[in-house]
Amino acid sequence: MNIAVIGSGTMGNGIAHVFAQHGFAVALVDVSQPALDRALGTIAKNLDRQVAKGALAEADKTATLGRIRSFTTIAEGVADAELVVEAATENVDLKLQIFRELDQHAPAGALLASNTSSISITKIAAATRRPAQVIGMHFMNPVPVMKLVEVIRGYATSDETTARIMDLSRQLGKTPTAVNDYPGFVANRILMPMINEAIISLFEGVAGVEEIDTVMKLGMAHPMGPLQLADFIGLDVCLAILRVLHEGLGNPKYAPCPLLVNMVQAGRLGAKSGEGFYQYTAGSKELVVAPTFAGK
Ligand SMILES: CC(=O)CC(=O)SCCNC(=O)CCNC(=O)[C@H](O)C(C)(C)COP(=O)(O)OP(=O)(O)OC[C@H]1O[C@@H](n2cnc3c(N)ncnc32)[C@H](O)[C@@H]1OP(=O)(O)O
Ligand SMILES: NC(=O)C1=CN([C@@H]2O[C@H](COP(=O)(O)OP(=O)(O)OC[C@H]3O[C@@H](n4cnc5c(N)ncnc54)[C@H](OP(=O)(O)O)[C@@H]3O)[C@@H](O)[C@H]2O)C=CC1
Repeated sequence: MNIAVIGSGTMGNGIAHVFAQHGFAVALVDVSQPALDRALGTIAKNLDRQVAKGALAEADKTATLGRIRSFTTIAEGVADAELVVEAATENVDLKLQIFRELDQHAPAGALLASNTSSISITKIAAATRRPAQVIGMHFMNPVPVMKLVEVIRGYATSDETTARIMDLSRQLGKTPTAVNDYPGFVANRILMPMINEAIISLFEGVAGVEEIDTVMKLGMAHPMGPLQLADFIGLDVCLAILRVLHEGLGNPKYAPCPLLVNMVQAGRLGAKSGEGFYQYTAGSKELVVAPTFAGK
């Protein structure tokens, strides 16, 4: 089965990795060749990690990489796709434009899935002439490790489309869970208020970065504290999700903390930009407290 993945950032490279590792032919599409080259480098590094752990044979790594082709245009990338998974930037206008293009260039029978964290699948589907074939296929980060796929049924998504995506998720070794289409779905409706509250706690001087993360790691057995997790997800992605929740649910409790807004405006996006609540240098993590609030 031919899969096309649109966007080769944090999530797109993981989604391509997992499909290719399970024997699917993958066309990976991004707007620039350097972005694609970086993504292929990341996939190779993550496969090496699996080889080093004895979870994957060297020959399987080579075969996995051999199943991924890269493209800089949607028209070329989706020409023979049976399923497209869109994992481009979390921006509604961008996604609507991409889905119009996908509808134009992908074969008529192809399913169109979005990995969006929060944006309405119903709205995305309405930009196409095949809304019954449009669905949310929400992988978790890091994709090769996390077991969940949140499957989001839009207003017009057919039972057949849902069944096929649930089945495909199982073929990837994941556990699919079907939910309905409301802002943030289930995962981020619950996760993002916790992350936002952690940022508000820092903003108000309740505690420092390390203290907040330590409380949640050791007190609640979370693998990462909420501030480290925000850096890992990307602060821009967290802000975009909170804005969808705030606008879509109309409740002030979802209003993003001003510190998060400031950090994104300053280009401090977390691990991917080298600095967020922590500083990142080639694999190590160093604490950076937002200068505005140091000493509070
Ligand atoms: C925003 C959204 O819309 C939705 C989301 O995705 S929200 C984010 C959801 N994700 C989370 O909550 C992740 C929370 N963090 C964790 O689970 C863990 O910290 C983690 C799995 C990321 C890392 O775990 P860790 O124990 O600190 O590090 P580490 O020992 O290096 O990794 C654990 C395992 O994952 C593997 N791994 C980690 N990152 C990997 C990657 N990118 N690719 C492949 N394997 C990876 C490691 O090789 C290791 O494998 P083994 O268990 O076989 O040894
Ligand atoms: N980060 C996370 O933990 C999770 C994110 N998601 C969701 O996954 C999606 C992707 O997020 P994430 O990977 O973090 O984001 P990233 O910013 O890491 O990657 C997005 C990629 O999409 C590219 N892109 C932008 N426009 C286009 C286009 N028109 N065609 C093809 N590629 C394009 C970007 O290129 P450029 O940089 O050049 O703009 C970038 O490489 C979002 O919808 C997000 O909400 C879902 C689960 C978890």
